[in-house]
Amino acid sequence: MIASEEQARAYVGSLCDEEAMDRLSLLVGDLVEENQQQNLVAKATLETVWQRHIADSAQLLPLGSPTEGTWLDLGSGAGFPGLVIAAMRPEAPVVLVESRKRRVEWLNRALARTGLSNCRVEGRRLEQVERFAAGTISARAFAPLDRLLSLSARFSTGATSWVLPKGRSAEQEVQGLPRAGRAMFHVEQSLTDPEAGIVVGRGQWSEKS
Ligand SMILES: C[S@@+](CC[C@H](N)C(=O)[O-])C[C@H]1O[C@@H](n2cnc3c(N)ncnc32)[C@H](O)[C@@H]1O
Repeated sequence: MIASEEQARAYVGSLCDEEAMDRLSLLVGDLVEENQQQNLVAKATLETVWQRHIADSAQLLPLGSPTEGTWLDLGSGAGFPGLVIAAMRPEAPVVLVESRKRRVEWLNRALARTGLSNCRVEGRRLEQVERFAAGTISARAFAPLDRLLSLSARFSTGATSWVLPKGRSAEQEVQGLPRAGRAMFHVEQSLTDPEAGIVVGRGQWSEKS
């Protein structure tokens, strides 16, 4: 379990190169500043920002398929987890979907600051985003699992990986799916919170799943 800022940095560093760590450090500095202007993340979480946000996002990288198609992050907010994935894998295409204007502006500024050209922001509601086939779909604190799957099903194919941090409710939310859906997903232990789970799966979601 990652239990300190030092461990969080070391863990993230084990998954990416030094340039990526520099980009993430830049993002952390900017996030702390921007959080004084708008409520991007809970203020208290900034004291452990590497644990609560950076490592919490980075742990999705080995569970997803960043080299297979576009990584789609739903409701990115301050950029978690999608912006962290884009910063760690600058060659992998990432799409961040976020509907709130000021958050979209922050995300675009963060991309410009870090010089990331692999990532674009869809500044609108997910329901209005034109369909494309996603290699990985991630979403943290976006919507209950059944609604999340309904909203994003049209972006999934048989080869799509799903990586969905779900906190304490992970197992319960999977059990609440129809039987075929339950078979598609399992829960991985979060490395940043002993009580949290990550819903992981592969395949195309349809309402008949
Ligand atoms: C609770 S925040 C989580 C942000 C980020 N994923 C995180 O974990 O820090 C949920 C975000 O999803 C966005 N959102 C909610 N519904 C959306 C939709 N239908 N389309 C696009 N963005 C949406 C909200 O504006 C908000 O920024």
